[in-house]
Amino acid sequence: MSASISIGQSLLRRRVLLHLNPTSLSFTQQVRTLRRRTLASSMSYDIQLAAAKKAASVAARLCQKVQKALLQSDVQSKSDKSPVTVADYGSQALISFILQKEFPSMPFSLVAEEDSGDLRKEESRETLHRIMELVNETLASDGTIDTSPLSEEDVLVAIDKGISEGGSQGQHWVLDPIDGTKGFLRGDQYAIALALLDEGKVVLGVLACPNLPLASIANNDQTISEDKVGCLFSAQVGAGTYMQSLDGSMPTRVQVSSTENPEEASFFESYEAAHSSHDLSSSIARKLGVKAPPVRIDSQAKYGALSRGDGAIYLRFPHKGYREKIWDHAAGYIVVAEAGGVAADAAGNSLDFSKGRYLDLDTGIVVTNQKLMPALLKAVQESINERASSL
Ligand SMILES: Nc1ncnc2c1ncn2[C@@H]1O[C@H](COP(=O)(O)O)[C@@H](OP(=O)(O)O)[C@H]1O
Ligand SMILES: [Mg+2]
Repeated sequence: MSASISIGQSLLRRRVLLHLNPTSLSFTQQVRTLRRRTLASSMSYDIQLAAAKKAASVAARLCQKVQKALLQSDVQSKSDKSPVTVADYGSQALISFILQKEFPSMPFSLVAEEDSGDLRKEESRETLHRIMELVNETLASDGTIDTSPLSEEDVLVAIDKGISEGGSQGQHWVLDPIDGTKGFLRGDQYAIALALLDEGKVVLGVLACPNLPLASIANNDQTISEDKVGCLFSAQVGAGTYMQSLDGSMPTRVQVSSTENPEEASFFESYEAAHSSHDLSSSIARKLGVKAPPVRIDSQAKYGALSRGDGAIYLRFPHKGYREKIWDHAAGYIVVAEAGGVAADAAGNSLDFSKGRYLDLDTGIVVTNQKLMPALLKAVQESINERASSL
């Protein structure tokens, strides 16, 4: 038997000891019963949350290593896509591998951004080799995951587990291995975003944000300050949202801003104007009476920052024809919801993650606290109508 035990096994062992009935079932039988009860009751996802935090933190280390090498390299241009490719695939392979290892006897379904199609091509041989090396180096330096080194084929297989279609039945992990690839390449914000769907609902989410300062970024711009960086947000349905440093501080509970006054509310939006209409959000902010300039950062780090009250509003209005994917919002959605916020589409409908790999949306996503939402939706509709009549 292996010397190390997984988070799932150790938490279950603790629970079994707490609930131990000395007269009846064996340890293994009790583990099975508890596991079934845990899943069926939908009351607690502690075990899955612990595994998700571990997987995202390990993947963050791989991404940090690649980004550091990218920024220090004199040779590699920042517009070169290869570092992000290596980090994207490496992050997805690691998270897929770790989750399967944590829950070896459970069905595994993963809805994730990457697949191995390009990596299997002849011209990708070196890239694949580099990914395998990075994955193995990261696993070895972590030291808590009991495994022999992965082969290139193991890496490809782990990546390809991400092809699930998700849906409204059963459990599905949802992963963006690097959200904010453009920010990653610039040396700015990005996130590793992992969530779990159970019967179509997001029940837990984790956002690892390696470049997000632990201190508030309210009214800050995109540049990374000298403050300590590296945040891990985690949320479980009905249990709140917590933040800790990626290098392992105690988690502290966070709450969204409680302001009811739009004049005090600053808002987040994409750094990339191609991802979200900055004109529309500025019109909405004007109507609401928001005074502060927009805070533009990449990735679901926006949801994390909002969940701890750095700003009060997040506006996202993709240009016509773009379809949002569930991995771009699932983790962020629950991180904000469990911190007391609410995310909706532009018509005020709640986000539905049960329809497969895409979100079915009415123009755009708005996120804020419960009190500000009605005024925000009014300003959104007015601005959208004005834009339509001016076309
Ligand atoms: N034209 C577009 N409109 C809206 N979103 C887009 C887009 N092109 C890419 N995206 C999405 O925007 C995400 C980044 O979000 P943000 O703008 O908040 O930084 C990208 O995630 P990836 O970086 O994982 O591909 C991608 O899914
Ligand atoms: Mg993304």
